[in-house]
Amino acid sequence: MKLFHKQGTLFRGYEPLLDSNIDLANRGDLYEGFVISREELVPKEGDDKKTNGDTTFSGNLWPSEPAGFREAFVNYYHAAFGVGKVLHRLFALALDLPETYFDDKLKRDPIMRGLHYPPQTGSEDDRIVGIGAHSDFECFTILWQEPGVQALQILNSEKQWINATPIPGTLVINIGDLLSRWTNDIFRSTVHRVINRSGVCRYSIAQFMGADPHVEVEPIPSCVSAERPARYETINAGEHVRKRLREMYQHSITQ
Ligand SMILES: O=C(O)CCC(=O)C(=O)O
Ligand SMILES: [Fe+2]
Repeated sequence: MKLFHKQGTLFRGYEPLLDSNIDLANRGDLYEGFVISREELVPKEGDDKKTNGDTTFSGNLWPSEPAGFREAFVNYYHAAFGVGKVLHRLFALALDLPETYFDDKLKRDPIMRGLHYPPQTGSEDDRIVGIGAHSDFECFTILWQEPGVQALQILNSEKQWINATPIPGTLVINIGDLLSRWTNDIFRSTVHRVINRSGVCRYSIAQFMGADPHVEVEPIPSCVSAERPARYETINAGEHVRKRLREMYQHSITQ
């Protein structure tokens, strides 16, 4: 398959149904996805000659149809990234840090994926859901979900699943594990899952705002105190994300 996302090392392109299994208590995730990273709508001269180490190299795989598919994905990518940059600054201000604190630690080419969840018709205990319970790997996720179709659920602090009902004109922001570690759990990553028993297809788009792969993530000193000692060791952002991606794609029933 020309667009299959596992043919390269970057996991770009098409993810078939049941290709991942993010919750090891399950058997597979019932979504298909299309994954891209940063790319300019009109490539600058020489972009195609650059290597993976250079963030302007996209490595994206595109289908020849439908018309406008690439434009729609790339335009949305840049718009969502603009939201992400603003949110990073708001997170810094909320932590009483200089507003530019995260600017040089930000991953400039986050991954984005469009997701399609067919309606689930199997038995409730067949351990296949849209996407199993997990927290996101990176800093935070900007999630657009299709209005009118209830499927996303969030685990609250009482360990109950609550519906994240889509509200037209809004985005869901999910805190991820790297921001939990950075803030020593002042901002906690949210466990969530998707179960689409709505009877119709459901679509969503997730952009995973992250830390630059070279950044060492450790609790920010101002988030550590005698009452809140450091809860996490230092990890390298790139290694952490690569490890979690490997785990997610290694344990599905299609492997
Ligand atoms: O489709 C959704 O609402 C959530 C997707 C998700 O959790 C993910 O891609 O990590
Ligand atoms: Fe997620």
